[in-house]
Amino acid sequence: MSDNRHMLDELYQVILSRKNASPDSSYTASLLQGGLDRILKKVGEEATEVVIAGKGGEQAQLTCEAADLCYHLLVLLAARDVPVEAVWDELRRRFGTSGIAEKASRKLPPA
Ligand SMILES: N=c1c2ncn([C@@H]3O[C@H](COP(=O)(O)OP(=O)(O)OP(=O)(O)O)[C@@H](O)[C@H]3O)c2ncn1[C@@H]1O[C@H](COP(=O)(O)O)[C@@H](O)[C@H]1O
Repeated sequence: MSDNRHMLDELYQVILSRKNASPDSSYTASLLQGGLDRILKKVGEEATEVVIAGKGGEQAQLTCEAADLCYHLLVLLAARDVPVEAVWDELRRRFGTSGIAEKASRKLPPA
C-alpha cells in the first residue's frame, strides 16, 4: 500500500489554495465561493451516500463515497477556517499520547 499518511493534509492545503481561485476552473473554488449553506448541503448529501453504500453497496462504492465525504468535510473545515491539524490533535487527545501500541493491540472481549 502506498504512503497515504499525509494525503488529507495535502488535500487540505490544495483546498485552501482554491479560496481565491476562479470558480470557472475549480469545483473547489466554486464550492468555497458558493457559501456555507451549499457546502453544508454537499456534506449532508455525501454523508447520506456513505450511509446507503455502507448498508448494502459494494465495497468499491463505499470507498468512493467515503472519499467524497472526506473531501467535502475538508472543504467545510477550510470554509470555517478550522485547520485540519486541529482534528488530528483532537483524535490524538482521545487516543492518548502514551501506550499507543498497547492500546492498538489491546484485546477486547468478544461481542
Ligand atoms: N477530491 C476531490 C473531489 N472529490 C469529489 N469531488 C467533486 O465533487 C463533486 C461531487 O459530485 P456530485 O455528483 O455529488 O455533485 P455534482 O453534481 O458534480 O456537484 P454539485 O452541483 O452537486 O455541487 C464532483 O464534481 C467531484 O468531481 C472532488 N473535487 C476535487 N477533489 C480534489 O480537489 C483538488 C482540487 O480540485 P479543483 O476543485 O479542480 O480545484 C483536486 O486535485 C482533487 O484532489
